[in-house]
Amino acid sequence: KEKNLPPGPPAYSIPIFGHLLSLGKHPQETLLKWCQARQSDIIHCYFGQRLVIVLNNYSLIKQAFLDDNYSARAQPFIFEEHFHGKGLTYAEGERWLVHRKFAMDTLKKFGMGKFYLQGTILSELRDVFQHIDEQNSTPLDIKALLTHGLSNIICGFAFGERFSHDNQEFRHIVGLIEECFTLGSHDSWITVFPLLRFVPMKSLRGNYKKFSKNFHEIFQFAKKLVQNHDENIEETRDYIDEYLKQANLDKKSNKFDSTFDMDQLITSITNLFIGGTETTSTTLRWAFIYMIENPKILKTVRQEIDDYMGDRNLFIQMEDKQYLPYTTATILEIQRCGNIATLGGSTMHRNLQATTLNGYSIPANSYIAANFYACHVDERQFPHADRFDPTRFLSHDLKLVQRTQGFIPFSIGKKSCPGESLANMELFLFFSNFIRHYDFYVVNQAEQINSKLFYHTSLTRAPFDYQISFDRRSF
Ligand code: HEM
Repeated sequence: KEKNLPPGPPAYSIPIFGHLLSLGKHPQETLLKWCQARQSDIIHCYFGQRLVIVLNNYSLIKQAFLDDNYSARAQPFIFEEHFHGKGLTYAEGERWLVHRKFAMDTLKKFGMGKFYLQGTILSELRDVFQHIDEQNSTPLDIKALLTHGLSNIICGFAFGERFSHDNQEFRHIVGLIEECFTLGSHDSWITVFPLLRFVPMKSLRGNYKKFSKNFHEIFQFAKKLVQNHDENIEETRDYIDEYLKQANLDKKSNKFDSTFDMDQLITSITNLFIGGTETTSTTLRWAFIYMIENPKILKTVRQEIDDYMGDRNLFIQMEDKQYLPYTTATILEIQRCGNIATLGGSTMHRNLQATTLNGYSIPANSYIAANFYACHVDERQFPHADRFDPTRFLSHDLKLVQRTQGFIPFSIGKKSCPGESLANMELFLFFSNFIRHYDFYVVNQAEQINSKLFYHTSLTRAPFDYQISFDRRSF
């Protein structure tokens, strides 16, 4: 027992399991309740034998995540086994610093955060619209279409190619990624007792086999595309070319400590590929739900867009964003309420050395769970947090978008999401153009779809699958 830990939770710790079995289906909500019960924004609990420090407000998360000591990643067994501490998400120390910088520089070089990238995004959107039009208003599950289109944008960066919606192999890979997000869970018993994976009973083994098989196939796919690249190419076209060029330079200069090896490349690409697809697609699926649930807000967004676009039958572009403050604020509110980042997957950190936070001791190698959900429903930052209200992100005259302190869907600090500017562009272009070009409605499931109940928590907090119909608007 460590001394001077933050308060413990109101739930009992069971030997070996710790508090895992009390976390329930939505750990982010349980942890918030535990903090409220202890009247403390910081508490400790145990996931199995592992000490977890839960941070439940913005200022604590900021304090911790701006400190390099907290920049290591929690390494649940299931991820450790596949990523081996390589890539971007699960790498640490010097390796992570070097490759994170390389990734940021390379993504920027190929357009991330720059307006010219919108051509690629809009051409994917055009393809998605074409498939929707072919459905002739028949209800469809938009998830696969969105994830496919958004994956293609990452594929352009990473592999220098895109895959048509008819490409069966790519559809299969995208399906595996989607599945991983529903299979993987923070509280899978395997993360606590890795030996359970050898047990024949599925109830104990959980989704381990399926999860592993999916990861393996995704890695093989990335590997195949890497092999199609030539390391001696002069002009680099994508992430892989750029990486092979750097690896070559290191080799020629006999850089003995170079970490630019094949495994690192494939793992980084897989991290970008997995990190950059389901996340944005899930946010957009939340967007439709919030718009259907809040028709007055949908009407205001559409009015703003229609007034601005007039009868121009064109795609809305990034240049138009500054004239669409209500639309932009609505996207932020969708992110705040949708709260897709949970405690599973890549969001838990680890502190390298023993330290103190808020006057409490934090032993070395604790898992640090930043509860983004708690930040986004914190009444101190977001009054009437349970209301869907885009105006909270607008100035008094409703003309300017203002980011509220405490709004951190992409996290904060050096480990924060490297895809933030890409995701922001994708969200704006997809959302605004969907509102402009389509009416949409849910027929059979309309009564079930209540944003406060209709979701599950695994690697992300995502709505359940639903069928939605689209009708083209005419101008
Ligand atoms: C709406 C979309 C997205 C959301 C809400 C989101 C959110 C997050 C969050 C919360 C983290 C964890 C940060 C931390 O540990 O402190 C993260 C990490 C990460 N994200 Fe995103 N993300 C999104 C889109 C993307 C995109 C488009 C890409 C690819 C370009 C991407 C790639 C990654 C990677 C590679 C990491 C791990 C970074 C590291 O550990 O150094 N994400 N993201």
